[in-house]
Amino acid sequence: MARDWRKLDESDVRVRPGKGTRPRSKRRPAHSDAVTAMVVGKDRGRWTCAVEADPDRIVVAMRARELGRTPVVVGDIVDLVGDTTGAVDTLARIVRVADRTSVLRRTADDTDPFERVVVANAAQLLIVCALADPPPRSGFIDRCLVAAYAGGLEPVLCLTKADLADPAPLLAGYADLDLPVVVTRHDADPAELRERLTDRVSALVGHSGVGKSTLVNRLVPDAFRRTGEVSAVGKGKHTSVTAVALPLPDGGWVVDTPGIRSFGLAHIEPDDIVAAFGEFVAAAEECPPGCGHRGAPDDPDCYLDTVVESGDARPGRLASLRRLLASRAGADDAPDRNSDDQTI
Ligand SMILES: Nc1nc2c(ncn2[C@@H]2O[C@H](COP(=O)(O)OP(=O)(O)OP(=O)(O)O)[C@@H](O)[C@H]2O)c(=O)[nH]1
Ligand SMILES: [Zn+2]
Repeated sequence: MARDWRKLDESDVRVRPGKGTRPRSKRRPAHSDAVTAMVVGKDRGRWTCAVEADPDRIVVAMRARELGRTPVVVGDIVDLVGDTTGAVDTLARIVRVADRTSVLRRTADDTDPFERVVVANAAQLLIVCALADPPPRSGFIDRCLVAAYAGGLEPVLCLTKADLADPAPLLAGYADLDLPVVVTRHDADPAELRERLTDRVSALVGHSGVGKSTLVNRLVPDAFRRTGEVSAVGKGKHTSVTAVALPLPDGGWVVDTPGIRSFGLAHIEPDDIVAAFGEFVAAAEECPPGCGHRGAPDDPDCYLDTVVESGDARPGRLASLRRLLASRAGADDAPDRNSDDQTI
C-alpha cells in the first residue's frame, strides 16, 4: 500500500522558536559506536531501552541534549551512546530516533492540549473487548479501528470471555472488514493469540474489566515482576498516561497502554481511513474536493458508490468504511454525546 507513514508525524514536529531551534549546520559527531535499542518504558525523563530489542539487555537512558524535545516513546527505535552496559546506576544517552513505521496517538485532554504519540512502530493493535460483563461496545471497536488504520497498525479484534456469550452476533457486524479475530476465554490457553503476537510488536487496548490483565498475565508470565523492575510506571496518580512494552517468552512484545482512555482521532482525514480500504482508493480521487465520503446526504457527490455499483466492491465494505468515517466524525462533531461514546 502506498502510504507514507512518516507524514503521520507532522503534528509532532512543532516549531519551537528560540532555544529548541539550533542551526542545522552544527553537525555532531556521527556516534559510530552507538548501539540500537527499542524503548520499552518511559518515566519522568528516563527511558528504559532493550538493546537490539533483547529483553535481557535493559539499559536506562536519558535524551541527549542535541535531540532537544524530540518525542521519544515506547516502541521507538533509538541509538544509544555512553554507558550501555545496563549496570546499576549507569545512564546511556539517546542520540537518534529512527523514523516510525506506525503511530498510535492518544487524544488531547484537559491537562495536555496536544495529541501525542504513545506507542511507535507497533505492527498490530490488539483491540480487547469482552463478549459480556462488560457488554461489548461497537462504538469503541470502531474508534480503535480508525486509530489503527490511520496510524498504520494492523487491527486485530480480541474477544474475551467467550465462556459467557457467543461471539457470532458481534462478529456479523465486522465480517466485511476482513479483520483478524481471536476469541479467548480464561479457562482455555490463548494459543492462537500467542501465535499472532509472537515476533511482532503489538499494542493492546481495552476498557477496564474486559480481561486485559488476565490475558497479559497468561502471555507474559512474569509481567508484574518485570513492569515493577524495569520502569515502575503506572504507579501513583501522577503517572497518568504511559505505556509499557512487555517481552513475550517466544519473541515479540506486547505494549500495554494503562491509563490511556481514548485515542486521538481529530487529526485524521477521511482519506487516511479510505487508504485502508484498497478497492476504494482510486475512486476517492474522483470525489469532489473535501469529500467526507459519507455518501448522501452529507456527501451526495461521493464517487465511492460507483465502485459498489460496478461490482468491484461488496456493499458491506462501503457500509463498514462509512461507519468508521462516521465514528471519526463523531470525535469532532458531537461533543455532547454521552461520555461512553466519547471515551474509547
Ligand atoms: N467469565 C470470565 N471472566 C473473565 C475472563 N477473563 C477475565 N475475567 C474476569 O473479568 C474480571 C476483569 O478481568 P481483568 O483481567 O482484571 O480485566 P482488565 O481488563 O485487566 O481490567 P482492569 O484491571 O480494571 O484494567 C476479573 O474478575 C476476571 O477474573 C473470561 O474469559 N471469562
Ligand atoms: Zn467521496
